Parts: sequence; C-alpha cells; structure tokens
Amino acid sequence: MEMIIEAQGLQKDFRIAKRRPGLFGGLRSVVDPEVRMVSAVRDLSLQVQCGEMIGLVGPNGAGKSTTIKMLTGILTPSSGEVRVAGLVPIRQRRELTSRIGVVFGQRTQLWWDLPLIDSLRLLRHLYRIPEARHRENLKQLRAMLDLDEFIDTPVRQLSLGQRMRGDLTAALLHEPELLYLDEPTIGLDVVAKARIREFLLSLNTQRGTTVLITTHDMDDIETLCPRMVIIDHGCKLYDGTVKDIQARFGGERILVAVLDAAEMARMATLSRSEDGLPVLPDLPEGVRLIKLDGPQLELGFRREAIPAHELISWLGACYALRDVTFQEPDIEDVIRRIYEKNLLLGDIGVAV
Ligand SMILES: Nc1ncnc2c1ncn2[C@@H]1O[C@H](COP(=O)(O)OP(=O)(O)OP(=O)(O)O)[C@@H](O)[C@H]1O
Repeated sequence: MEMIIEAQGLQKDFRIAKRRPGLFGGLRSVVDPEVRMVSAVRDLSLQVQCGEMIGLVGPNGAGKSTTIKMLTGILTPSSGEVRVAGLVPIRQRRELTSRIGVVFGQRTQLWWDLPLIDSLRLLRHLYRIPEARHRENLKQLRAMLDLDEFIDTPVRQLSLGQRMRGDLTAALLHEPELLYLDEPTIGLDVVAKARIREFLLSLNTQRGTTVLITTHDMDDIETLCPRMVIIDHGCKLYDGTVKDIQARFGGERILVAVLDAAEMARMATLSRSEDGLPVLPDLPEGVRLIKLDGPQLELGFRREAIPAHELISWLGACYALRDVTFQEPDIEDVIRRIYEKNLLLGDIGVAV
C-alpha cells in the first residue's frame, strides 16, 4: 500500500529567551539573553497510508500542532526526515500546497467581509484550479455540505458550524489527496459536529481522501478514526487501534442484564453485603455486582478474568433473563486515565 506520510525521527526544538524580572533584568536579557530549549516534538516517526483516517490525540502542549506544521512545511524540523505525498514539505511547499488541504478549527482562510461564495471563487485563482474543475467541485461540495442557505452571506455573519462547512469547502476545492484538520469540531453543537463527521466519512469513502485529524473530542476519534496516535511531551506514546487501547487500559467492562420479573422475589431473599447489594451466590472470580436497580443488574468484569460469553452462560444458567447488553469503557475515560496516571510513559521510558 502506498504511503502518503512518511516521517522518521522528527524533532522540533524551540529556543525560548527567558526574560529576567525588573527593568535591570529586562536590559540584561537583551545584552545577555538566557535561553531555554523546549522540545515540542521528540523523535517522532509516523507512516500513514493513502486513504487512512488517523487521529492525533494528546493533552494541551503535547506537540500536535507543531507536528502538523512540520508536515505542511510551515515549520522546519530541527532534525529527522519527512515526506508528504513524496515531497519534502519545507523544500517543496508550493507543490505540496496543491496536494494537501488544511483546516484549523480556530482560524479561517475565508475573507471575513466577503460573502462565502466570493471567497470560494477567489480560491480558484489562488490554487490555480481550472475553471471547469472548480465549477464541478464547488457544485459537489455545495451539495454535500448543504451550503446554499448561507453561501451569499458574509463570512463574519456565519455561525461557527456554517463557517466550518465553508472552510472545509475552501480546503477541498482543489481536490487534495490529504486533508489536515486541527480541531475541526471545536465549539460546535452536537448536530453540527455530527454533520461534519458524516461529511468527512463520505469524503474518505467517495474520494479516498486521507484525513489526519487532531482533536480533544474523543467522539471524533471513535466515529472517524480506526487508528489513533497519542502524543505527550512531544513523544509518540501509542499508535494503534481505538479498540486495542480500550482493551489495554479500559478497566472494567460492564454487563447489563434485565432479569425476569420472577427473579425479583428471589433477589429479595438474598443476604446483603455492606454496601446494601445482594450477595450473588457462586459469582465467578473477577466479577462484581455494581448495581441492582429494579430488574436491571450490572456486573463489572475485567476481560482477562472471564470471557463475556462465559459470563452470559453463567448468568443465564442461574437466572431467568429478559435482555443482556454490554457497555464498553468510554474512550474519553480511557484517555483521561492514561494522561492522569502516565500509563503509557512507562512503555517507552520517558521521564516527565
Ligand atoms: N513558536 C513557538 N515557540 C516556542 N515554543 C513553542 C512554539 N510553538 C509551540 N511551542 C511549544 O511547543 C510545545 C508544543 O506545542 P503545540 O502547540 O504543538 O501543542 P498542541 O499539542 O498542539 O497543544 P494544544 O492542544 O494546546 O493546541 C508547547 O510547549 C508550546 O509551548
């Protein structure tokens, strides 16, 4: 399979001049600056195949934007090698511009005072898109993103969700193979978020566009990205599927069973533990009763303690059931646990 991004040992160090306090300190800082180095990205390697949708996740200051800036040719890496669509971003920035699209959720490339349609027409000249191709792409994107109701409105009067749809159109008019999205759903309501996600999925399926997305919204990742990369303190901590990380760090899964009405009387006869819950006889090891609410029973279990099908068999053999479902650990909680407890840092021996 063809690679669209190939980065090896990428590193970005920033020199930051420290300012000493006070007037005298300020003057001294000019003559004799005290410099501190910040490693924003450290030894990052990344391979992305054409057509992938990949999420770049990490806490504030982790190095996500710096990584994207090196991949787009805005920043020169301090060391390491990178090729995007076969080009070296910093040396072949002009050629690269026609192959990639970039959307920053917090900024816009649209002209603030012009109606959206004018910005979209002006971009034809900026990207030197042949007129027929521009017309066809605009028609397609206009329909896919439902732009008609506000396409004649000045950008400054658009809602955040409408503006994001306009920005996505602007980034895609020249049919880039690769789309970078930096926080594309930030500040949007649930309906607007869902609409953007739906669009990105169809863009990926219909045009085969590769999408690299940085986000703090784990719903973006769960909906869009089979693969995620977690970075923190500039280092890549994880590169794999969302499912794997849930399995490794998700803690307990929960089985929710609805008992038959007849079982309720039996539950009432069972002795109670200190927390007031009935003590279920012969409960398999590694399984605990979390809650009993009317006929609904919740059992927490670790996947290495007992396979889900064995737990269902045991429960079905002991109790008459009306329904059984599973709740997987929320990816949001999983990521929070990883950040809070530095769960992955031990894997790669990073000192923080
Ligand atoms: N131009 C710069 N000069 C100096 N330091 C910088 C510069 N840009 C970024 N940094 C530093 O590099 C580190 C990584 O910043 P970066 O913006 O890449 O993080 P991020 O993961 O995108 O964060 P956020 O989620 O808050 O956007 C931070 O410590 C930041 O202060």
